Amino acid sequence: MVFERGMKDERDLSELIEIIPDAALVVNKDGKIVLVNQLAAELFGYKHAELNGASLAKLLPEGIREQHEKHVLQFFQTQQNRPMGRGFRFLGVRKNGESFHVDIMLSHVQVKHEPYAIAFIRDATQFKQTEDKIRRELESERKQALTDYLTGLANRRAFYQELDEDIAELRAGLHRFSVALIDLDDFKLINDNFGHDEGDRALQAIANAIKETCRGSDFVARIGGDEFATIHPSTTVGDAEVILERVRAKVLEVTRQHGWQVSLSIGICHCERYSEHCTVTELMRVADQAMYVGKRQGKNRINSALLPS
Ligand SMILES: Nc1nc2c(ncn2[C@@H]2O[C@H](COP(=O)(O)OP(=O)(O)OP(=O)(O)O)[C@@H](O)[C@H]2O)c(=O)[nH]1
Repeated sequence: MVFERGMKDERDLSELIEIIPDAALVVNKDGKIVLVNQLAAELFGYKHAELNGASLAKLLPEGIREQHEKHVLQFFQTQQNRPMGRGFRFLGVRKNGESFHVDIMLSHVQVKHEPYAIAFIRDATQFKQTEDKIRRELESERKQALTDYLTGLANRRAFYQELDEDIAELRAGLHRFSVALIDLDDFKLINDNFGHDEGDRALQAIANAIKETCRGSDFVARIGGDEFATIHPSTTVGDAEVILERVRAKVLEVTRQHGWQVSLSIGICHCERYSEHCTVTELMRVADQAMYVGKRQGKNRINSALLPS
C-alpha cells in the first residue's frame, strides 16, 4: 500500500490498523515498532504499551534476528510488497519465551514522506502442525510403499528403483556393479514341516543374516515370497562372489542353528560397463538364468554371468 501523497499523519494509520482483523504493526527502517494494534500485542503476549517504541527484534527468537534484519533492509530497498501467501513464514517469540510460527505480509506505507513497513501477522501454528503432519504421513506412506512388511527390507519396487539408478550411474560413467538373485532352496518344506508362522520367522532370520553379511553400501531386498536380491556397487565379479559366498555360508549357519534345512541358490549378473543390454529386465533375466543353473546343478551354490556388452 503506497499512498500517493503519503498518510496525513500517524493517527490515520493507528486507526486503520486497529480496525483490520489481523495482528499488525508498523516499523520504521531501523526496525523500531512505531505502531502496534491490540491483536498484535495479544498475539505476542504483551501489553500494548510494552511494544510501542520497542525494537522488532523483541518479537523474534535470537537465532533469526540477524537474518530478519537483512529482510527488513531488503524490503526497504525495494518497492515490492509481500502479500499474504507470498510473504514470509517466520518464527516469532512470545513474551513468555515460547516461540511459534507466524506468516507475515509486508506492505510499504509512507507517513509524512517517511517510509515505513506495515506488517500483518498471522499465527501459523495450526498450518505448520497440519503441514508437518501431512509431510510425516506422506513420508511414512512412501517408506511403507517401498518396504517389505515381513522382513523390513526394501521390497521389489524399491529394488527396481535402486537398480534403475545404478544403471543410470553406470551409463554416466560411474561405478560398475553386480546384481544377485538369491532364491531359497526347498523353502516349501519349512512351511510344510513347521507351519507358516515358523516359515515367516525363518524368512526374517534369513533376511537379517543376508543384510548383516553384506557391506553397508550393498542394497538388499526381498523381491518375492522366498526370493531376495542384492546390488553390490563398485565391485568386480570376484568381489561380488566373495560377498555372496559369505552370505551363503552365514544363512546356512543360521538356518542350521534353528534346525531348518534351507540353503541358497544364487545367480550373479555383473555389469562392467554400460551397453544397450543394461536394462533392469535383462539384468534380472541373466541373474535368474545363472541362479537356475545352480538349482539344476543340485542347489546351494553360486553362479555368475557377465552381462553381454
Ligand atoms: N511362511 C511363508 N512362506 C512363504 C511366503 N512367501 C512364499 N512362501 C512360501 O515359499 C515357498 C516357495 O516354494 P517354491 O517356489 O516351490 O520353492 P522352494 O520350496 O524353495 O523350492 P526350490 O526353489 O525349487 O528350491 C512356498 O511354499 C510359499 O508358500 C511368506 O511370506 N511366508
